[in-house]
Amino acid sequence: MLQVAGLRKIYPTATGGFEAIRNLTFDVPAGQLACIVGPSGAGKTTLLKCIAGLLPRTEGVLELHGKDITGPPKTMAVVFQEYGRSLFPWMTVERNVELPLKAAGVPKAERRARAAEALEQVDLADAGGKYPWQLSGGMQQRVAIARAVAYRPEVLLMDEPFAAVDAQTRADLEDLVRRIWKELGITILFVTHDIDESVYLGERVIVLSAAPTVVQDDILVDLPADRDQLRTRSLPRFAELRTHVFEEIQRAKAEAKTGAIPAR
Ligand SMILES: Nc1ncnc2c1ncn2[C@@H]1O[C@H](COP(=O)(O)OP(=O)(O)OP(=O)(O)O)[C@@H](O)[C@H]1O
Repeated sequence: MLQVAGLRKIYPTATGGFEAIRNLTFDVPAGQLACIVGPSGAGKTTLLKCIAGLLPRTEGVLELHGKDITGPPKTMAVVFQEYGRSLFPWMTVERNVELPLKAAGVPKAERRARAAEALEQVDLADAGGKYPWQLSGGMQQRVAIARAVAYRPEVLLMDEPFAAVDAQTRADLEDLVRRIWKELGITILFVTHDIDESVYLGERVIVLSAAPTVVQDDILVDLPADRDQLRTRSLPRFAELRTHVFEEIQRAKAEAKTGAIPAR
């Protein structure tokens, strides 16, 4: 459904350009939950911004259902790390959730109904009348997720959405993403720097090399579909997979230092 082929991104700089992404090629089938990990500065955010149509690529193919992505696709939604900056403080939670629907021309009554349903899905049914600043960080991020869910996207891009919340809240939000993914049957691309999170959440983990970035490894997460914070994380297979991803990231960092080009 989503095709990335030979993607290259060079940022223009005063000294002639910085090659953030050299050559990325992968497909994401409909309905998959794929995680993207890589060393800091690998180009994960750059990749998501290119896929979201927010940043022009330098070279390569970016297609959704075989159609070139030239601007933000109508069927995509993005959740960023900085929930504090993505919600408008002067609007109630309900209005924040409705905002993209308003922009899309959805009639008022339907907007209200979809916002209420989405807030219920993230267990915030009673918070619609509050303002973002009256909520905890984890609750604000749930509002950002509700806003994406209310929009009913086909593809949801998430860029380190839980980096700024505490560990317990993070675990709850991970389970929330898995639940929403299953209930809605959407495709999710989830960027994280947390190796355990990538294995716990994903059906697949794409490991990026250090910049200039290529796909270093592409791992199928063959864990049971019903994940549980305690049981899944204590499975021997979970430990094997996290060790594998960890080693790949260490290799990416080491190769960046020696200047070696990764095998894939
Ligand atoms: N506007 C820009 N101009 C020039 N270089 C940039 C720009 N934005 C990002 N970069 C560089 O591109 C590389 C990739 O950045 P990006 O933010 O995509 O990485 P990342 O993998 O998301 O990093 P992190 O894990 O630290 O969030 C980095 O070296 C960064 O400094």
